[in-house]
Amino acid sequence: MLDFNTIINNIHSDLKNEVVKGVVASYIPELSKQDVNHFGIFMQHMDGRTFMAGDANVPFSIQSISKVLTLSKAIAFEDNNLWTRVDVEPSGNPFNHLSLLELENGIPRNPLINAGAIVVADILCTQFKNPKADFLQYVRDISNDQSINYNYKVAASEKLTGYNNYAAANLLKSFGNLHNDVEVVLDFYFHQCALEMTCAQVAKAFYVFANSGKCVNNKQHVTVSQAKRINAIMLTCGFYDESGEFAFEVGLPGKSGVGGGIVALLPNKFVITTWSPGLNAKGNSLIGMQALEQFTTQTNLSIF
Ligand SMILES: NC(=O)CC[C@H](N)C(=O)O
Repeated sequence: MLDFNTIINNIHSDLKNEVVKGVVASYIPELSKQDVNHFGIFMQHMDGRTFMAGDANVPFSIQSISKVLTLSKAIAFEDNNLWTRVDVEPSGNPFNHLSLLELENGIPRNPLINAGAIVVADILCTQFKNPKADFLQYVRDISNDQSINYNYKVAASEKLTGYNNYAAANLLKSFGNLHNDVEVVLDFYFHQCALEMTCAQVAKAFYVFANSGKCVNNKQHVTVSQAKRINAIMLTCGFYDESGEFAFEVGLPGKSGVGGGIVALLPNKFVITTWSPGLNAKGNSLIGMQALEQFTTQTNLSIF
């Protein structure tokens, strides 16, 4: 039987002293305050066991990890109608790339790049009565944790420097693929990105995708087929123009965020979250990717 506790703690102690840790995101001023030395790992096994190392219980800004959570709610609302407004192909481009969006008539390549997530945010602004409060409640419910909250300073900070996302939203609006006001949708989007969660809370939230759509409380939030599709999109698009590399190195569906978090899962087996704020050139956590590569290589647990 695999000794997950030893494996995770060895990976943590091997990597925590790496000299090259990547660079903390600075284009959102609040995020630049993060200490590059934070490093946490949390594993939630489907048999109920949990394993952790380092800063697994320190909250961080989940940023683009939230795109999977909004996607799951939009799929639950819209099912296959969603795919008329956003595609499911990897973009091969950075998360904030705009020229493909113009070339492809305002249909974003997938829901996990910024433009696609802004369309998903627009759908939730239409479907929810109180978008920010209702989405927060959804995240609290699937995580079984009522203490999760937005970091309002991070949301305000991103809004101040959010020129690229304003450009994406305006482009979507010009193609008729944004139904609500740009300001309303981006206010929601900046807040979803500013959700603050620990590695442990993120792993609990993503349990729903490893468990065929049923959350930790055994409530069905998306169908089995919808959970399959969400995992497929994470596998092919979860790491922007490094999605191929992540599949090659780690071999699990997953999602990263510029706060330095990564969550990955093996359906019916486990969810694992890492947090190390230093990013590589593609905007993914440098140490987090190495930790997950070591984890699946040492355990032989991947979808392949
Ligand atoms: N890759 C990310 O985590 C990007 C999210 C960030 N809030 C942005 O919109 O730029």
